[in-house]
Amino acid sequence: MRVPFTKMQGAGNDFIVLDETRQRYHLNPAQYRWLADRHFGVGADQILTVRPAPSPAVDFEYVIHNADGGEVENCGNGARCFVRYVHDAGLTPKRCVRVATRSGVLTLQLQDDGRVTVDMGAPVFEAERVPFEPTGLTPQPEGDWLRWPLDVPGVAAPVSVAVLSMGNPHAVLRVDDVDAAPVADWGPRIEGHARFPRRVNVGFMQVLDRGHARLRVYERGAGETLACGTGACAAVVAGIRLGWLDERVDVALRGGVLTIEWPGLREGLAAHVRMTGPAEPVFTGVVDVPDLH
Ligand SMILES: N[C@@H](CCC[C@H](N)C(=O)O)C(=O)O
Repeated sequence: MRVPFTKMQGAGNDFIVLDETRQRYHLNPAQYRWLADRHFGVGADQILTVRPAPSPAVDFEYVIHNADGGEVENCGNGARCFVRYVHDAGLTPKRCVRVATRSGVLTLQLQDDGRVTVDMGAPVFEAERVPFEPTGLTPQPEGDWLRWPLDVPGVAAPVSVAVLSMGNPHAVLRVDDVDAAPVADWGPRIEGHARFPRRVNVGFMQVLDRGHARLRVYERGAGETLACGTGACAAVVAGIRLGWLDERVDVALRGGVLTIEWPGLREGLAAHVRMTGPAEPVFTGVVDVPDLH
């Protein structure tokens, strides 16, 4: 099947964008995996699909598949690329669009300088909604919140994690030096840890000062990426609640900088997280997707 696509990237997190507003391709997980494969397909961390609005309250549906072919609830860098795509492709004249995702509605605002600000909604802290299974663990109080001591198979001492959802699940670890962090080793061990029934994205954050952090993320279903938007939001929200960060933070990821804002300690924990960062087209093409099962 011949499928037109646009390759995009947001802070180095790269995407294949498919337009299904007029025609559905009905790709299966094996075909999404093939598209994302960097050797046999096009190559991407995630595949983003634009579909018609499921209700008059939104402009489009925004569907996300990880490189492993699984559909997921949310993708922050993808959301910025999504609004840039629908605007540049002439699918809407609007610079502010509302999209339905599997985890709720996001509002995306294209700025005059080409960057995009996303209202990422409210973080979720209830363990069962992340989902995370803390039974039998003793929480470690810190700031106005807590971390959990996680026994990770193959790691000598318990690893202290903050656990929350940005529509998708995140575990955040604080490290002294993000360059030396054991991302490739601990990342997959924590991603598939039994206490996370839907697996988890794993962030390794180095706090530089109260307004600056460095972050690497081992993403569920994609491995380490150059940036993770929901991961940056989760890390900053965790850092604010744990008393390490102020409410506006520049997060340096390997592929670029994202600005994250969360007034949750002033306005209440249901305050929305705002993320601002780049969204760039790379190239367009047409690919013959094989018939895989
Ligand atoms: N790259 C994304 C997150 C994509 C989904 C994630 N891997 C998951 O499985 O939840 C971002 O920028 O947020």
